[in-house]
Amino acid sequence: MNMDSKETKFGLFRFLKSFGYAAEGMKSVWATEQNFRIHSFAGIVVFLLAYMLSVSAMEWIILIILVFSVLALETMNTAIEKAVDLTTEGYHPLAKAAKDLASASVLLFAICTAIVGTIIFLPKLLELIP
Ligand SMILES: Nc1ncnc2c1ncn2[C@@H]1O[C@H](COP(=O)(O)OP(=O)(O)OP(=O)(O)O)[C@@H](O)[C@H]1O
Repeated sequence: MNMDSKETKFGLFRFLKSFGYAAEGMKSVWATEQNFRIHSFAGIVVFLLAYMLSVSAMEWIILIILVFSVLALETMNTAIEKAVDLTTEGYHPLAKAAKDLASASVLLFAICTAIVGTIIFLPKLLELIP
C-alpha cells in the first residue's frame, strides 16, 4: 500500500497535510506582506475597542467576520500577485489589470469594513462624551 492509497482511505491524513500547507501560506503572507501585518494590528485594535465598548453578540459576530475577511482577501491578493509574477515577464497590461483588480477587491472590502465599523462604534464613542 503506497502513501497515495493510504491518503485516499484516510481523509484525515490529507486534511492534516492541507492544514500544514495553509499554515505555511499564513506564515509567508505574514512575513512578506506589510499590508497583512497592518490589517492584523488594525483587527486587534478593533477587537480591543469592541471589548472596551461592550458591543453586543451580533456586533461581535459582524466584526469578526469583517476582520477575518479583510485578512483572507489580502492573502488572496498576494496569491494573485505571485501567480501573475510566475506567468509574466516584464510589463504586460493584463498583468497590471489582474494586480490592480485584486488590490481593488481588498480596498472595496476595507471601505465596507470602515463604514460598518463606524456604524457600530461611533454611537458608542459619542455616548462617552460628557
Ligand atoms: N508585470 C506587470 N506588468 C504591468 N504592471 C505591473 C506588473 N507588475 C506590477 N504591475 C503594477 O504595479 C502595481 C504593483 O505591483 P506589485 O507586484 O509591485 O505589488 P506591490 O505593490 O508589491 O503589492 P504589495 O505591496 O501588496 O505586495 C500593480 O498593481 C500593477 O499596477
